[in-house]
Amino acid sequence: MRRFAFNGVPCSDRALRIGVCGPVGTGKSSIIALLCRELSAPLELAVVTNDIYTDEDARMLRAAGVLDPDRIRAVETGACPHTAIRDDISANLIAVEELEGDYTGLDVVLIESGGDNLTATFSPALVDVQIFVLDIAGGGDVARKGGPGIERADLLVVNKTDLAPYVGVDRDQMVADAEAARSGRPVIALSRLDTASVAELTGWVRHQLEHHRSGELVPQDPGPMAPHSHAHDDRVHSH
Ligand SMILES: Nc1nc2c(ncn2[C@@H]2O[C@H](COP(=O)(O)OP(=O)(O)OP(=O)(O)O)[C@@H](O)[C@H]2O)c(=O)[nH]1
Repeated sequence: MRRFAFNGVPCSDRALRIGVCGPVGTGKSSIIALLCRELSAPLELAVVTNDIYTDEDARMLRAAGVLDPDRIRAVETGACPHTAIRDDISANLIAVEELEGDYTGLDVVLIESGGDNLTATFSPALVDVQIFVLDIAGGGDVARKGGPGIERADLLVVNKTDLAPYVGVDRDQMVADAEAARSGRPVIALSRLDTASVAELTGWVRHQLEHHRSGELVPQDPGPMAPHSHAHDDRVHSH
């Protein structure tokens, strides 16, 4: 079913909005820089970053020279990052819509969440698809810990795989654990040093854009919290 914005324009006519979230330091800004480097020639891109008290990530991306600096806008959330990507998305929506107004013909807007914990996910009212990022150096067991992003984000990236031998993590086992948690949803084992994995990531973005342009992409909400049970009762439920 085709989706329409409030002004009656089909959503598939505007840019594809991709959210990137995950714990602090997992490599979200680096992934956005990578995507800008790889895709800004064939595609029209823009970026919105979120930081709690600064515009540090936006400044880092502008300094990296991966995109026209005016196409990189910062939202200072002033509160826990998930509030601005899930609970009150207005500041982010305004930033995205301003970019779409300033640059007609944008193909993709990348929205980077501030680093948060395993429960953070984007509202499907803000993004069309979302990527959850884990750091292999954060421990091989993290993929098994679950949570809405790990289990149900549109894409899970197990990042910095080049570091696996140095931190004693079994990369293949961590990817297998992630795949087991995700019921067939895609997982990419990524390192910016591994060109094949970078091509896999850019291929995924291109595929999402085609799906969006066809009008068939319907945003899926990973949910604010994974279904779980408490010790005193064995009924699985979610909040
Ligand atoms: N070895 C290695 N390091 C990486 C890779 N990707 C990112 N890093 C490093 O990981 C660190 C954190 O990367 P960022 O991109 O700043 O992470 P972030 O998730 O945006 O961080 P916050 O915005 O603070 O949450 C930096 O020192 C990056 O250089 C990778 O593929 N391999």
